[in-house]
Amino acid sequence: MKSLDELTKIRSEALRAVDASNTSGNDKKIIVRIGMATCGITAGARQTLTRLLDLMGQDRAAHIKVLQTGCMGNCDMEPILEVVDLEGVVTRYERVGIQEVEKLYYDVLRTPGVKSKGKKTKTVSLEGGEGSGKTTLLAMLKDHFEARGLDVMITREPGGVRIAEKIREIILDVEHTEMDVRTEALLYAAARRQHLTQKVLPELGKLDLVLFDRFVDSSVVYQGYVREIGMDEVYELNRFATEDFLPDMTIYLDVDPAEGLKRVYGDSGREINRLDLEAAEFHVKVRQGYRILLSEHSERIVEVDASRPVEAVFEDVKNLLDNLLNRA
Ligand SMILES: Nc1ncnc2c1ncn2[C@@H]1O[C@H](COP(=O)(O)OP(=O)(O)O)[C@@H](O)[C@H]1O
Ligand SMILES: Cc1cn([C@H]2C[C@H](O)[C@@H](COP(=O)(O)OP(=O)(O)O)O2)c(=O)[nH]c1=O
Repeated sequence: MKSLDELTKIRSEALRAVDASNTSGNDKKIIVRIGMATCGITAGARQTLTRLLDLMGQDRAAHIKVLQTGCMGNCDMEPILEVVDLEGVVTRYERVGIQEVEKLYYDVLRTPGVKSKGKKTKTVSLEGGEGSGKTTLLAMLKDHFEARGLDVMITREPGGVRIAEKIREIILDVEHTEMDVRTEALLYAAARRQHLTQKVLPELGKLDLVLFDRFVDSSVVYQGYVREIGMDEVYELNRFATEDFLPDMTIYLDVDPAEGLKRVYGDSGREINRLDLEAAEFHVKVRQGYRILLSEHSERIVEVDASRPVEAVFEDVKNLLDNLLNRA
């Protein structure tokens, strides 16, 4: 039997070894995210984490990086671990107690390069000005790909995530005329982070396709270009918020703003928000902003002519998604 002092020493050495492994070199690592919010801790996440770190310390497992994160979105299933393997495939493990984490360590984590059983979820954001057809196309795409047997989620910030909902209420409140543009950018980024971590990341590895109705590029265009904060600055702010998460592909739906607004105002059931009420010039700048973004990031953003009938636009977007889904 070891004394408490000896055990403490062994543990701190193990933790030092793990810490060193997390900071040294640029080698790709398996990432393990563990939910350490109150719900996780109550369910025993701290013990799970301690056991995992001890196992890693024993083996000096330099190929694994452990990240502590907040609530993983399903408190009843805590402790929850997410493993991002060397190919970026995310697999979620629920109710991971000490025994389960030992099994996970020896079965999956200890030997790098072992293929995860999770799905390689493809993520796509739709961008464009008001009335470009994002909402309409997303519904059509969901129906289409689900009919083909795929698991699909459409998501739109704030997406029913209560903290993000509250932030969005502040942003869109017509009475908040004094809102500073950087405050607005920060609020969008905050809502985005909450929505991403609570709603989207937990689905990676489970679904085939996640479709975003607007994402980071909306902020880059609306706050960065139109509100003149600077596109690079807003992009950097969002990189912080999303920890560099970007969809696999972004589709920009291009339409003359006059046509887009005609579509929107012809649709009487639609919510009219503060931004819809801005001058038409604003929407012209939105289009300019997207075109600049497109010219600078043609490697990840694809333009689709959205001035055509919706069926033709859908066909193009569907083909782009087909190609993406067929990629390894
Ligand atoms: N290609 C299109 N041609 C004509 N009308 C369209 C087209 N795409 C969408 N619409 C109509 O325009 C309105 C706004 O579309 P919506 O999908 O809500 O745009 P967004 O989400 O980009 O603001 C809706 O009434 C929709 O039916
Ligand atoms: C996501 C996002 C939206 N917006 C703006 C774009 C829209 O004018 C407004 C509301 O978005 P939304 O309700 O999605 O409008 P639409 O149906 O036209 O897409 O918020 C930003 O300014 N920054 C952002 O980061």
